[in-house]
Amino acid sequence: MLGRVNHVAIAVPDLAAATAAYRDTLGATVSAPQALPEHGVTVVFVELPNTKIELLQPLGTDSPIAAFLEKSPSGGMHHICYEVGDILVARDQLIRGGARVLGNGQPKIGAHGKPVLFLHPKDFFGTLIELEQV
Ligand SMILES: CC[C@H](C(=O)O)C(=O)SCCNC(=O)CCNC(=O)[C@H](O)C(C)(C)COP(=O)(O)OP(=O)(O)OC[C@H]1O[C@@H](n2cnc3c(N)ncnc32)[C@H](O)[C@@H]1OP(=O)(O)O
Ligand SMILES: [Co+2]
Repeated sequence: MLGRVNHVAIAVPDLAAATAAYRDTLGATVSAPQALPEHGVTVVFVELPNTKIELLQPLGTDSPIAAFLEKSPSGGMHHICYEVGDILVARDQLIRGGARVLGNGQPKIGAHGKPVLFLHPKDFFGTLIELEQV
């Protein structure tokens, strides 16, 4: 089922400061900010040779990462995104296996313009998993 790691996400309180740290201190290439109101976040991607780092900050009043940042005000590792071939086949297989798919179970379009789903962190050892169809 699982393909490459598409990205590892870090929730941050200040996206501009995090962008500057990765760009200026770590010397990385960082994309322009993308506001994703339907997901309640603004994101940038740090380009790496073998994967990406997604830096994300809350957008709007009902962000799904607000509670996370309340618990970890300086930020922290938020989720890992694995690539899958057919996200509906993956979803149905996971549900049959007892995993909880977050939201209404229907994929939404993510930052890369591809369908994504999220799996509950409590089902995967305290790690929020995102699946992205490629
Ligand atoms: C799709 C666009 C973009 C992309 O890559 O293209 C993105 O990745 S957007 C990313 C932002 N969107 C999401 O994260 C959507 C899925 N997330 C959620 O639905 C919520 O964040 C949820 C349900 C995982 C947690 O929501 P909330 O924190 O409000 O609920 P609880 O406080 O009840 O948390 C339950 C339980 O889970 C623990 N938790 C929460 N977040 C995480 C996390 N990121 N990693 C690990 N564990 C997490 C939380 O501490 C609670 O644990 P407990 O022991 O019960 O206190
Ligand atoms: Co993501």
